[in-house]
Amino acid sequence: MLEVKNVVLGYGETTVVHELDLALAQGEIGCLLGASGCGKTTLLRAIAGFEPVRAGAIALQGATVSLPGRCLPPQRRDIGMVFQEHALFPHHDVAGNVGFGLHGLRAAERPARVAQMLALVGLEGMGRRWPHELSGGQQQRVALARALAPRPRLLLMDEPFSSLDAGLRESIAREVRAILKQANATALMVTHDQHEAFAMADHIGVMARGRLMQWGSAMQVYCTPATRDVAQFIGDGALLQATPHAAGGWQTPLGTVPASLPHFAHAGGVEILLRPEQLRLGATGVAAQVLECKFRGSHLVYGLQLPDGPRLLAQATRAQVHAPGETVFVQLAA
Ligand SMILES: Nc1ncnc2c1ncn2[C@@H]1O[C@H](COP(=O)(O)OP(=O)(O)OP(=O)(O)O)[C@@H](O)[C@H]1O
Repeated sequence: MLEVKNVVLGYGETTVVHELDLALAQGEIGCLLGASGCGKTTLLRAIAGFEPVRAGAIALQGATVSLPGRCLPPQRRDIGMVFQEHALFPHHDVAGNVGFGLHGLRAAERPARVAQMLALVGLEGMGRRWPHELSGGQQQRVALARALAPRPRLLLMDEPFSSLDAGLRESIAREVRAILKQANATALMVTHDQHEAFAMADHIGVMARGRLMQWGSAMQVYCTPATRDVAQFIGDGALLQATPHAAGGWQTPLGTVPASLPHFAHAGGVEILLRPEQLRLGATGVAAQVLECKFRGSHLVYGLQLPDGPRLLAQATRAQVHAPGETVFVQLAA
């Protein structure tokens, strides 16, 4: 449904996106994650037809829509869009908003399509309400209904939930995923929030400095990050210096760890990624000093310092209470 092939994008003298490839099949949902300024919105704008490509190509359903020097205009791409702000027309009621893009339908068919879309997003019977009478989450669902109503080939969403509070975002993301799956819609979303991406995506794309570092499932980007950038951006954890161990695996300040752990080579050797849940506090292990304790509700996460300098994050139960400055013992979980 969507193919981005070797695309280069930029403004003026600056290249912002470098040789980027990704693809979505019909009905798949992709999420782009990455630090501010890494080029996510620029890529979305290029797919929508608002930015020309400097190299490479973008294709929708096998037909090329962007090439250097050629750009099918946005209104001819058959793409739906949902953005963070100003999503709804304040002077149209909910039904007016949802029906806005239905020029292709005969007038008599529009109310049925609007009602169908409102039912899809769980807002049956709310067509006569005004946008200002809706909660933030309801407004986003109306924006989604409006974008999906004309049955676009592709839905693009740029931080659609960022105006909602953090607690609500993950549940709305899960709900929107269910709506998109029911409509068999193909969608690409930009977000800052990895939990939102975990809840939403079939494929997560992690971008850094204008490059796509990895394109994989939530499990893949968390458990087998392709690069150091991905390891640092997704989830918590620490990178620990290591050397190859004679008997296999890696020698680290915490002892020998399995060769299968994610590791990243650099000029001075290798760094091993250790997630907080891979470590535990106990009566034995390597002595470490508590730097801080983060309360996570169901458990605690300690920031620890090893004697010769490296820092770690270790998960503990709520019963394992230690103050900053205390010495604890840390070891690899089984
Ligand atoms: N219209 C523009 N003219 C010049 N430079 C721009 C323009 N729009 C964006 N940029 C630059 O391009 C780079 C990528 O911007 P982009 O908005 O794509 O990043 P982003 O990953 O979406 O960031 P954020 O997460 O903060 O929205 C940034 O360095 C930005 O300053």
